[in-house]
Amino acid sequence: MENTLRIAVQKKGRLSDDSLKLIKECGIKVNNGTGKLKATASNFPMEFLFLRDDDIPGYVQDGIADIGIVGANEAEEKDKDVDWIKKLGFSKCRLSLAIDKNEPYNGVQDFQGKSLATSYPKILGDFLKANSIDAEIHEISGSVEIAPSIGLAYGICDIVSSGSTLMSNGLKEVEEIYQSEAVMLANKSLSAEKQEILNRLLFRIDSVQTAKNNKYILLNSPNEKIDEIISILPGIKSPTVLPLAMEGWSSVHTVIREDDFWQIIEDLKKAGAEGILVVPIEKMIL
Ligand SMILES: Nc1ncnc2c1ncn2[C@@H]1O[C@H](COP(=O)(O)OP(=O)(O)OP(=O)(O)O)[C@@H](O)[C@H]1O
Ligand SMILES: O=P(O)(O)OC[C@H]1O[C@H](OP(=O)(O)OP(=O)(O)O)[C@H](O)[C@@H]1O
Ligand SMILES: [Mg+2]
Repeated sequence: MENTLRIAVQKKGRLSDDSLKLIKECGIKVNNGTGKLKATASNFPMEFLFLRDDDIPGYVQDGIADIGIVGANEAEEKDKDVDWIKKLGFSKCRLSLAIDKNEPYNGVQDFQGKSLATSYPKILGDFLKANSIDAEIHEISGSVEIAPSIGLAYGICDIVSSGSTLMSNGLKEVEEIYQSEAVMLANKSLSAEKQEILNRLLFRIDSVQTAKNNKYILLNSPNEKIDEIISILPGIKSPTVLPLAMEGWSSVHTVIREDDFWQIIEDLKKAGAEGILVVPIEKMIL
């Protein structure tokens, strides 16, 4: 359908909830009954396919889906001819090499001539080649962390987030080889109509992401401290200053970046700010 953008999302797994949450935050309502693998949106020209994540890059390349959400690790591994259009900021993890926690480790050369189990033979192969290591790659589709303890391989290359799966399987992380987060992929030859719908979707995603990275801040300040307080606030524009009912005091409002947040609050308190309120922003359009 030319006037509908078809998006592939993971049916069930680590990406599913956050992918659908992002769609919802963009104001798009998905009409899906439980167990259905296809759905439409009631208020946006989009159709949803719920798939295994491994299949999504290929479906996007072949135009079965126009766009798709997968982990960058999966997109890199599948190496399909698609456009990477946006990092989405969730499902952050890394691909790492790990070995038995009791084995000594002196550097990547220790893998020379060894065997490694992984579900990511391409990414691992590229890493080994870049480091001139000749090692045997055992491709397995899951439960990779078990491989060293059952004698299948000397080490593994798998997804790590908190590290608790490695720890509970007696392994230690020795090399981080790829950093991942959810990404949006797009087919390389979208029609003008589909590109237009995608642009509308990306505009909404941008405003959701910008809002998440910023906070609205309100505080009270004695009038003689206002200049100092404003100099601490790196707002998107100049802050709003409103007189309070109490003589000699004003209320200052602005937007600050989440990253700078705690440092700024400490500086504001030192400068004499009182009654500081920090409020989440739902959407932000610059
Ligand atoms: N522990 C984790 N923390 C953060 N992100 C993760 C974690 N594990 C996996 N991911 C990310 O989520 C993606 C999907 O992981 P998941 O475990 O759901 O995949 P899967 O088992 O291959 O699912 P499917 O059944 O769809 O094939 C991974 O490719 C990775 O990008
Ligand atoms: O470092 P950690 O926080 O322990 O996360 C890493 C684990 O998370 C993923 O598995 P998941 O829990 O999704 O189960 P799966 O084996 O069914 O994919 C991944 O395959 C690792 O095994
Ligand atoms: Mg999978």
